[in-house]
Amino acid sequence: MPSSTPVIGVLALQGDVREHLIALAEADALARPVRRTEELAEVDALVIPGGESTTMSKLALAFDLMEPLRARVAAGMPVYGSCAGMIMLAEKILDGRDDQQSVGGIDMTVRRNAFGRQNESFESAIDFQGFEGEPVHGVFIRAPWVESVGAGVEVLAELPAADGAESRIVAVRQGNLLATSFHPELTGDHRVHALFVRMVEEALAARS
Ligand SMILES: NC(=O)CC[C@H](N)C(=O)O
Repeated sequence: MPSSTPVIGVLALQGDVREHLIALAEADALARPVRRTEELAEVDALVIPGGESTTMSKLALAFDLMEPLRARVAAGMPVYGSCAGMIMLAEKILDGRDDQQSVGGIDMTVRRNAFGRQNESFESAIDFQGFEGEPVHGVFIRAPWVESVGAGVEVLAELPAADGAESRIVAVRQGNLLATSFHPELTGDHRVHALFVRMVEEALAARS
């Protein structure tokens, strides 16, 4: 399976699949949609896009993808989740639907639709750990925040405290898993995707 240019799938059950395929291509990865277990088996890594995590959960179960996804994560496949994809990578979901399941893998608790009704969609400059130059332009759309993380989770970005509100964790990494509350695939700034491609290359190099 490993090749010199990593093949990165985008989970294409629901959500902004196309935008991630474009962002990955612009970050010099080979990207393709993944809908079936056979397609999952053929990729080196996966992006879980933004969208609606309750629907994604339902479709992953209906298409018998949930267990194969968990097995690949347990085997060390690199995965990047944005927004709904972050929720899919969380071990614990607050304000989820009762029957909602996640793939899990990151030792964190996320709260769905956490920023409240007045603030359903907003944009904010985000300092992202390790990035040179301009802050990341964070686009938040009915976004989750990370309520708490376990000891093995690295916090990569926080939304600064403002208007009496606390600062909130909005980007994390644990091993080969990366997640952001916001949507870098919508901005044309592909530094987060480039970081993920580097993580994938390092994971493949470590395995060979
Ligand atoms: N933009 C998004 O991905 C929104 C996430 C959505 N609110 C959910 O719970 O899945």
